Amino acid sequence: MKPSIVLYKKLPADLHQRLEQHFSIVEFEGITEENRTKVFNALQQAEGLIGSGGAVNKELLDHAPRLRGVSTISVGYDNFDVDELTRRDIPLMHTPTVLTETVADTVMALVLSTARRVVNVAERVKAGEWNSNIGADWFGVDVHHKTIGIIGMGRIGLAVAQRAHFGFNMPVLYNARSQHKAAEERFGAKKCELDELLAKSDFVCVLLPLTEQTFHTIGKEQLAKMKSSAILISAGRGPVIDEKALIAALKEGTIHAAGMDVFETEPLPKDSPLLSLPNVVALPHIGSATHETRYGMAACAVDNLIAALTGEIKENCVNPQVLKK
Ligand SMILES: NC(=O)C1=CN([C@@H]2O[C@H](COP(=O)(O)OP(=O)(O)OC[C@H]3O[C@@H](n4cnc5c(N)ncnc54)[C@H](O)[C@@H]3O)[C@@H](O)[C@H]2O)C=CC1
Ligand SMILES: O=C(O)C(=O)CO
Repeated sequence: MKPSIVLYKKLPADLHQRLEQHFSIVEFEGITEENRTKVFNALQQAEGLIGSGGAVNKELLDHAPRLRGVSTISVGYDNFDVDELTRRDIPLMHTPTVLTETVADTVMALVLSTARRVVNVAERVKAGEWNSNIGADWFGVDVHHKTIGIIGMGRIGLAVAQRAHFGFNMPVLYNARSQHKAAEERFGAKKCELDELLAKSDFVCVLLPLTEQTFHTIGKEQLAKMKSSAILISAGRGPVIDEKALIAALKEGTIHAAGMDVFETEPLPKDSPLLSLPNVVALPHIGSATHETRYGMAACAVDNLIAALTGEIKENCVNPQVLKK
C-alpha cells in the first residue's frame, strides 16, 4: 500500500500525478478554520504533508502521529514550528534557490515603481489627466547611482545586489550577522551597522526572514534614522516592519515612500491606511508569483517530499539535524 499524504495546495496535473505514483493523496484547499477537523482526521494516517500557508504547529502535529516528512511550497518557513518538528524527528523541506531570481526581480520592480511613481502616474493617465506636457507633479526620483541598503543579505539579497550593481550602478550597503565575501567581491557591497545603513541608503531593502529576532526590526526609531528622501522596500515578511510606525512615517514625511510585497496581515485589510497613501506601492505578496517559478517551486516541493519519505534527502532540508539521528 502506498503511504498516505495530505496535500493542501492545488498542484499542476503532472506534478499531482508524480505524487500519486508514490503516495495515496488526501487533498484539501488550504488548512482553514472551516476544514480544520477534516484535515486533522486525514492527518491521523498521513506520513507526509505538503502545501503552503497556514500554521503547522504543535496542535496540528499532535493529530499526525505517523508523520515522517513535511514539504512547504515556499522558501520561508515562519509558519512552521521547526523545534516541534525537530523534536519529533520530522524533516521540514523548503524551496530555496528556485525562486531567488524572480523575487529579486519583484524587489527591483518595487524600487523602480516607487521611485518613478509608475503606478500613481499610470493611474493618472488612465483617469484622463494627461492633457498637456507633464510638469513636476509627474516627476519621480532617480534610481541609478543611488545607494541601496540591503538588510538580509541571503540568496535574494545577493540577487538584488547583483541587479543594483550591474544594472543600475548603485553602491550597495548591507547589514548582516556575518561578512558576505561574494557580495563584497562581486558587487562591491560594504557591510555596515544597521544605523549607518539606514542613514546612508536611498533605498532600504528589507529581505529578512521572520524570526523572534527579526520581528519589528524596522520601527519608529529606525525609520527616524532614514533620510527623508529614502524609500523603504519590504519583501521578506510583513511583521519584520512595524506597520503602524511605517504608516505614521509615511504620513509625516519621515521617509519618502514605501514599496511593499508583504504585510503584517495578509491579505491586506481593506481599511489599511496603506491603501490610501499615494506614496505606497502595495503588491499582493507576488514575490515569486510567475508561472515558471511557481511551477518550479511546486516541482521542487514534490521532489522534496518524495526524498523525505524515501530517506534520500540531499538538499533543501530546514532541520538537517534530524537526518543524522
Ligand atoms: N515576497 C515574497 O514573495 C517572498 C519572500 N521571501 C522571504 O524572503 C526571505 C529570505 O529568503 P532567502 O534570501 O532565500 O533566505 P536566506 O536564508 O538565503 O536569507 C536570509 C538572510 O537573512 C539573514 N538573517 C536572518 N536573521 C537575521 C538577523 N537577525 N539579522 C541579520 N540578518 C539575518 C540570514 O543570515 C540570511 O543571510 C524568506 O525567509 C522569506 O520570508 C522569500 C520568497 C518570496
Ligand atoms: O517562498 C516564500 O517564502 C514566499 O513568500 C512565496 O514565494
